[in-house]
Amino acid sequence: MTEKMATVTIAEQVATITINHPPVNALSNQVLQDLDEAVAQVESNNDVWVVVITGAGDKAFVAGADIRQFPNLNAADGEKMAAFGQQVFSRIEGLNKPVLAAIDGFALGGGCELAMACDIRIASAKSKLGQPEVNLGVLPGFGGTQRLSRLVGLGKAKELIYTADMVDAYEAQRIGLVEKVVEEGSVLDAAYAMAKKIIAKGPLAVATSKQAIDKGWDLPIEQGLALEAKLFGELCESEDQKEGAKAFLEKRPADFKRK
Ligand SMILES: C/C=C/C(=O)SCCNC(=O)CCNC(=O)[C@H](O)C(C)(C)COP(=O)(O)OP(=O)(O)OC[C@H]1O[C@@H](n2cnc3c(N)ncnc32)[C@H](O)[C@@H]1OP(=O)(O)O
Repeated sequence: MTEKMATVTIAEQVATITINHPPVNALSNQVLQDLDEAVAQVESNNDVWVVVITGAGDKAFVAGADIRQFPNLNAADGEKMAAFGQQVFSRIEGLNKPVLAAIDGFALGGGCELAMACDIRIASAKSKLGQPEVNLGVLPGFGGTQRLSRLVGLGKAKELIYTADMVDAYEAQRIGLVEKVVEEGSVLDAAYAMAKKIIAKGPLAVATSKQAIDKGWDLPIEQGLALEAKLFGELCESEDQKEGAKAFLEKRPADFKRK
């Protein structure tokens, strides 16, 4: 049995998906298959309330799709590869729980696209992010042309994609591509600290907030507000909502059950 290049470890309601494909965790078709299986594992596990995705080693989070696959690609294979990567990343984006990208090193091309499919990006100070696909005569194919502008705006997205420039972690934070920058070597600690904070909150409420934000993002405001009100009503029927209110009134921490 070949070693999986995306593995899952779970501790205290936090699942960590680690991509391990030395030297730079490049996303070959096999790595994407393994990543898809890892996502399926955490998707169906109700005891997982937060997911952290990271790359093994300290050189790269993920330095892109596996360029060694490129010389043999024809149009059909290229489209199939792009579509599969998009499918895996959209599955991550659609997870009914928060997903934190813990970036230590290069997050380039498909690696930056993977990070953008996560909800929140935490990067070590040495990290560099970018979409350098035009260096290779292609364009970002795992969602980068669609997600980058949603985070950094149209002009900056076009600048980064047209120039293939990398940005360091602080510049990435300044433009909205990364939410938090931490010292080298502490990115996983920072991700777990944020995960711990989130799992102390109502897990259904957090998952539903993600749904409202993501689904409402490109709706007309009236439809987004209607969705928010509907989801608020649904949460009022949950055991967690009763427990949350009761715990506040009894001045004690809530014991949420994701129900
Ligand atoms: C739909 C999605 C499309 C895409 O994602 S297209 C790919 C987008 N990504 C890139 O274009 C990044 C390409 N890589 C680089 O620019 C550089 O590398 C780095 C900045 C990441 C690191 O540079 P340095 O520190 O000088 O190392 P090094 O010698 O270039 O690379 C170390 C080894 O890693 C291999 N490698 C790097 N990136 C990839 C990749 N994306 N796919 C496959 N292999 C890669 C190299 O070839 C080399 O290998 P060896 O030591 O055997 O010569």
